[in-house]
Parts: sequence; structure tokens; C-alpha cells
Amino acid sequence: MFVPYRRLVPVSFPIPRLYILRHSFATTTPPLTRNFLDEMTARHDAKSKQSARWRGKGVSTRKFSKQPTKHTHAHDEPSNPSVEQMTTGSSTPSTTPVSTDEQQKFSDLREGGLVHPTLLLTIAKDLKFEHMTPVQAATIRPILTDRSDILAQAKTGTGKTVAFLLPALQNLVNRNIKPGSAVSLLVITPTRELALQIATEARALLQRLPQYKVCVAIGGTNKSAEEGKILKGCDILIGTPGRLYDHLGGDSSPIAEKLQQLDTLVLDEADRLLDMGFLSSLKQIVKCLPDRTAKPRQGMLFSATVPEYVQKVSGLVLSKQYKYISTIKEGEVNTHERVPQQLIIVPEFSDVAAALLGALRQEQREVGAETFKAIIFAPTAALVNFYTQVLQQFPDMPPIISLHSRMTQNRRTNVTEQYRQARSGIMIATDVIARGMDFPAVTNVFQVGIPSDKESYVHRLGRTARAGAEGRGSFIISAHETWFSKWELKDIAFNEHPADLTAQNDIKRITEQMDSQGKTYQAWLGYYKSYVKRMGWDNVRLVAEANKFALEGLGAAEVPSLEKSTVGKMGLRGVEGLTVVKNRSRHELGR
Ligand SMILES: Nc1ncnc2c1ncn2[C@@H]1O[C@H](COP(=O)(O)OP(=O)(O)OP(=O)(O)O)[C@@H](O)[C@H]1O
Repeated sequence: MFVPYRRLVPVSFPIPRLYILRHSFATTTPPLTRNFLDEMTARHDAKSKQSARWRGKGVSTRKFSKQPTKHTHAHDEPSNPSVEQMTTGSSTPSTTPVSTDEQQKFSDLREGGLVHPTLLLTIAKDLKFEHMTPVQAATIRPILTDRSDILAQAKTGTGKTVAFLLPALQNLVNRNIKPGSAVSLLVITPTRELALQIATEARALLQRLPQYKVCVAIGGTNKSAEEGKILKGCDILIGTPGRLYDHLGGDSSPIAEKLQQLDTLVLDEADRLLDMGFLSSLKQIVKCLPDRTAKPRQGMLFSATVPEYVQKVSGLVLSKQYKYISTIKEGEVNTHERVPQQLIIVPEFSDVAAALLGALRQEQREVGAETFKAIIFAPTAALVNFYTQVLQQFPDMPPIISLHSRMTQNRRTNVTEQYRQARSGIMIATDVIARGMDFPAVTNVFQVGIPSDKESYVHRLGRTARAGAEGRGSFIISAHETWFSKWELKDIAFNEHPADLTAQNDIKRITEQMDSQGKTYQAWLGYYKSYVKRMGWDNVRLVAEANKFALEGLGAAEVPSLEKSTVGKMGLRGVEGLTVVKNRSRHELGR
């Protein structure tokens, strides 16, 4: 039977009724190979009948609370789309208030035929949304009425996807071209999972207009099958930069041909797509699109975080007269105020695993085991595997699955779906799901070790407390990493909490049986190498800390060895304390 949240969901938000299974705890210490994935799958299969979706059947109409409860933040609520910051080009944005007196309804968009009645029917009857969120209220009209280019910022989980999809789909419906004949809307996202999620959302919005087709272009899947689908008929294409460029590059790409009628270009998680990691592939993609001066199109950038550089490079997608709309007040932190953020500092890196287990136990008690659904973010795939293997040995932990980019795309997609459907459980992941992913009812986010930047902290935390729900955050770092909480996150009001390290001896016993120490050690060195200066270290200190972590935290009997070429690639040649061995041949590696 469904067990409602006692503490974590505000009264104004109806509880989804899709979860029915109770989680029964294992009572004996499981072997190292215990497969929690099967356990989760069984739970998923058993409940898929009545699952529908979070907002599906059985869920009454949801709206954002007009009167914020004491746990909610006024500026997250639709009654307060607080600021519209408008800017042209790179000038300093001026701020003008947006109407705050009334919560806008989707049905208001019927006036003057602004949005097609069938789309509005879908929103009301199928998605069961009545009121617009602040970002939707602030962006949908200007996108439709002035056809302005938009840079929009709003906190995580406040409905940015519908804010760009709805007007873009309306533009598509308005166009007088044969459905399926050309791509009208191109959405670019930084991750494959997010592309798939947005495609699902677009299909949900178009369920009563099935003549329009949504396709994805993501890596890790069969490229020619994907191409076939797009060429067969595609109105909306959602993809990741690498695969999109694979399709578009070259002399006579048939997919580039399909994009010659492009009407709308959206970058979701725009700051990530416009940072150094993606910028050059994005430029290449834009070169393959029709020339904007000859064939005008609408450009939109959406994100919860908009660092300064975004405005500088926004010209790649936006016209000079773009509107900058933010529902976050100037000077306000861009995490939700209603989310308590706990900071746990341990003396050494080798204490982090025990502190994580202690915090998980504490939070599980706080939230209630029945509904405890957590995501743990770790810096690298090897650390994800390490924490997964350790935590899976504790019978009082709920089912645990892991996700990172070293897994096959099939597995990634399955894991994502299982977690989406799970009522309780833990997912341990890298930043691959840090942005945009909308898993229902995540009660807790744990971050172990520093994230790559402050934006990453904000997006990771944003996997909880979505769509008006509440949630909790825990940030667990070693004393060496406190510069990050002190400086990068100086605006966040953390509750500092002492670490519970009681599981330290149990963890030591577990790690001593593991055989992955070498891989985890290497990944740890690679990750923290980029922070040497910020830590106030030099390379010798880095290696000394890595060695200490290997011996005391990873259960290694001796300092793991590194191949000569790896040491060179890391820029650690000649650094004292390393155990360097000659490169192994492909034959020795068993390839
Ligand atoms: N008007 C609405 N009323 C109720 N729920 C809504 C509304 N609009 C969107 N939602 C739901 O809110 C959740 C969060 O939306 P969405 O994923 O678009 O957030 P986001 O702002 O893009 O988050 P992020 O910054 O993490 O990408 C989704 O489950 C979505 O279906």
C-alpha cells in the first residue's frame, strides 16, 4: 500500500499514487556479488501495471502552491515570477518587474488562439497541469507573441522543459508545412539521458497530435538506424552535440538537408553546452544549420545557472535583441531555500565512505525507509563503483544501482528507467545525471567529494525538491576540500553536522577484500590533480594523499602501481612516492 511522505512533501502538492511495494530489508550480510539491480527490476515489473507516470492517472490536478508554506521559497512559486531581466547583446541587463498578482493558468493561453486547443487539452487532461510555473508564466507569452530570442534562468525542477517545448510546438503547429517533412525544432542537451527525457516529454505533449514525430540523436546507439528514423519523418529532433555533429558533418548529409527549414533552436542546460567542453562542437553544428540572416529562426537558452560567460557567447544561438528572463532575484542563491543543506567534514579522504554510510543511515531514519530515495554523486566512475561495492554490503541499505558514462547506453537507459520507477533506493552516479534529470520523489541528494564547479553543485542538488516537493542535501568532504564550501559555495547557508564514523571498521574489512584499488587510486589521482593548486598542494603532496587514501581508505595492501604512460599523461613523471611500472602490452592486458 502506498505510504505517503510525512515530512517531505508540502501539503499543497498531491502525492503520486504509483508506488505500492514495500521494500523488505535483507537480514543477512549479502555476498559481494549481491545483485540489487535484479531486486529493483522485480519491484519495477511488479508495479508497472499501475505505475503510469508521476503525474498520470490517479493524480489529481497539481499546481504550484500560491501561498508558500514555511518550507518553500517565495521566488520558486508561480505567484512570484519575480524579475524579468532584459538585455540586448552584451549590455548590462536592466530589470523590470513581471506581474506578480495572479497565478497564470494554461487555459489563459487559449485567448487569441495563442496556443492550440489540442495542446491545452493535453496539458489539462493528460499532464494534469493547471497553473503555470513562474518560468512558464514569464517565458511562454514572449516566446509566442514577439517571437523573441530568450535566455531564461529559473531554479532546478521548476518546469523549464515545458517552458520551451510548449511554445516551440505551437510554432510547429502554426507552420504551414507537411508534418514529418522537415525538422522544425532542434533541442540540444549535454547528456543522452536528458535528450531521451525531453523526447518523452515532447511526445507526451504531442500525444493528441500524433502526426508530428519526435526523434533523438544520441551517442552509444546504432547511428544508421537512428538516421533511418530521422529521414523517415521527423519534426522535432533532440540530441547531444557529438552525435548530432556525426549526422550533420560531411559534404552531403541528408540530415543537414532535413534541417534546412529549422524554425527553433533550443539549448537546454545552455551554460554547460556553451562552456569550453562543448563550445567547439556546438559551433560546428551551428555551421551546418541554415544561415540565420537568410532563414530567421528563434533561439532559446535555458538553464538554472547562467554564469557570466554565457552572455558573451550567446550570439552563437541568440540574436542581439534577445530577452534575458530570470525568475531568480539578483543576489539570491540559485538553490531552493526550502532544501536543508548539510555539510559534513571529515578529517581525511579515507573517512568519507564511513561518513557517507553514517549520513545515509541518519537520513533514512529521518525520511522513513519506505520512501527514502537518494542519489549519491561521486567525482569519477571508479569512485562510483567503489562506493557502490562498499554500500551494497550493508543489509540496512535499500537497493543500490550505479550509473556512469563507462556503461553501455542500453544499460544506462535501463538503470535510469529503473530508478525513475523505484519508490525507494539509492543511485550512485557521476555528473552524467547531474543536470535536467527529473526522477520523481527523490528525497535526498548526497555529494561525496567536491564537484567540478559550483554550477555542478547546484544542478546535482536540484535532483531533489522538484516541482514544489521538498528534499534534503548532504555534502560530505574531507578537511582538505573545505576551500570549496568556503569560497565556491560561500552564499549557501550550510548546517554543519558532525560525521558519524561508527562504520569505519566494517568498511575497512570490506575494502580489504576488494580488488579494484588500483583503478580507484588512479581515478582519484586524475581527479584531484586538477585541484592541486586550489588545495594548496604540490604534486608530491598530491601523491602522498593518494597513497594514504589507497592504504587507509581503499584497503590496498601496498601503494598501487601505475603504468609509465599513465603517469606521463597525468603530468606526474618523476614525482616521488609513485610506484611506476612499465607499460603493459595489449597481450598482457588480455585485449
Ligand atoms: N505547470 C506545472 N505544474 C505542475 N508540474 C509541472 C508543471 N510544469 C512542469 N511540471 C513538472 O515539474 C517537474 C520539473 O520540470 P522540469 O524537469 O522541466 O524542470 P527544470 O526546470 O527543467 O529542471 P532542471 O533545472 O533540473 O533541468 C517535471 O516533473 C514536470 O513534469
